[in-house]
Amino acid sequence: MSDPNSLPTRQQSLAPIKDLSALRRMLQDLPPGNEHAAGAAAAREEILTKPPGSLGRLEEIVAWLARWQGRYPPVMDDPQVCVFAGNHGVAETGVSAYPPVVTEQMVQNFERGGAAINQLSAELGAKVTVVPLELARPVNNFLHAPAMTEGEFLEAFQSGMHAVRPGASVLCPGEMGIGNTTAASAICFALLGGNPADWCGRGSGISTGTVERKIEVVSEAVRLHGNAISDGLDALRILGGREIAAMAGSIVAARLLAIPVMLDGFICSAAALALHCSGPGSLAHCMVGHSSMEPGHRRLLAHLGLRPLLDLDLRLGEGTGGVLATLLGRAALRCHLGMATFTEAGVHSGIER
Ligand SMILES: O=C(O)c1ccc[n+]([C@@H]2O[C@H](COP(=O)([O-])O)[C@@H](O)[C@H]2O)c1
Ligand SMILES: Cc1cc2nc[nH]c2cc1C
Repeated sequence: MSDPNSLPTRQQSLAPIKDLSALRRMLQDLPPGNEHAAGAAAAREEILTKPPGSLGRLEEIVAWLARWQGRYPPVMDDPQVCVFAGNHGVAETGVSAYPPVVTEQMVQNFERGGAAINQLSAELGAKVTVVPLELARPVNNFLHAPAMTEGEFLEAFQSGMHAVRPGASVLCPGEMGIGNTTAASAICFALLGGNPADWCGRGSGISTGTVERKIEVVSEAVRLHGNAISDGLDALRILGGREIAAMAGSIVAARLLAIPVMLDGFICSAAALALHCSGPGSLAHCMVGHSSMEPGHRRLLAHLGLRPLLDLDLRLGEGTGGVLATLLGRAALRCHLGMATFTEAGVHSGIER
């Protein structure tokens, strides 16, 4: 069993990040998981009253919790949901089915407890932290200028870091931002290439004609900025938004604080992709909650080599898919902690062991 006192401290994670180079260095030097704790979880799975491995990915979830919390047994008593909200200049090009004012209106809905994420979080017993990021000042339309300056980007990224509560058992990052599937598509096209149409879907429910416009916008964005993008953080700053940068910051802070992360849908995974492209290994503490209906999501997850836990045709965002998968995590941990061993139950442990 590892010593919880050896976990990273709050101070380490909250040290201000001076510039993009410092952040790039930080992504090369993230703490490893605790293999001892993961091994202890795997060892107990072997002696529980079931054929070895028969709880499938539930067993994987328990080992993941132990590895990245750095403790055995792992806990699930205090999950945190963070919903980051931001507005996008590119929304003025008519790429969403809704006006940007809906971002702010939904923030109020989150704060009053009226959104889907509030209900699912209540089911999980998780607190919802709502983080609106300068909604009255959308990031630049990336068809005219980089979405954010370096200063704006680092501020948003660090807002995401500071939102993470030390001691949370799992982090579920989520987002709200009218126009942000276009930003996520542009990030994916810039970093992974292929055809711009591969990365563009119906987002909040746009028509086929609007999808065509979205494809042109994404294609033009990468034509304009492609030369200025040399890694994931560049793509996040130039094509992303404050809520996408903040999600990335929350994922990094969670790693520093020994908190496993359950990723959500397409936009959340685009934030994760940017980290992966700037720091291979920086997503080792993440599982993917679900595969979104947004067609680029599956393609993106295949590139990351991450297999989603659920496939429920969700396309909402807010962290909903991550929270649903974390509910499965709670069920997995209950089995792990509550089941009898073969010896305790007096059950024959098999003739082919
Ligand atoms: O998480 C997803 O995979 C997802 C897929 C489609 C839409 N969304 C949500 O819809 C909003 C963006 O849609 P749009 O059409 O305005 O780009 C934003 O608030 C997201 O949370 C989220
Ligand atoms: C109403 C609404 C709720 C959302 N939640 C996340 N994205 C959203 C987009 C819309 C339009």
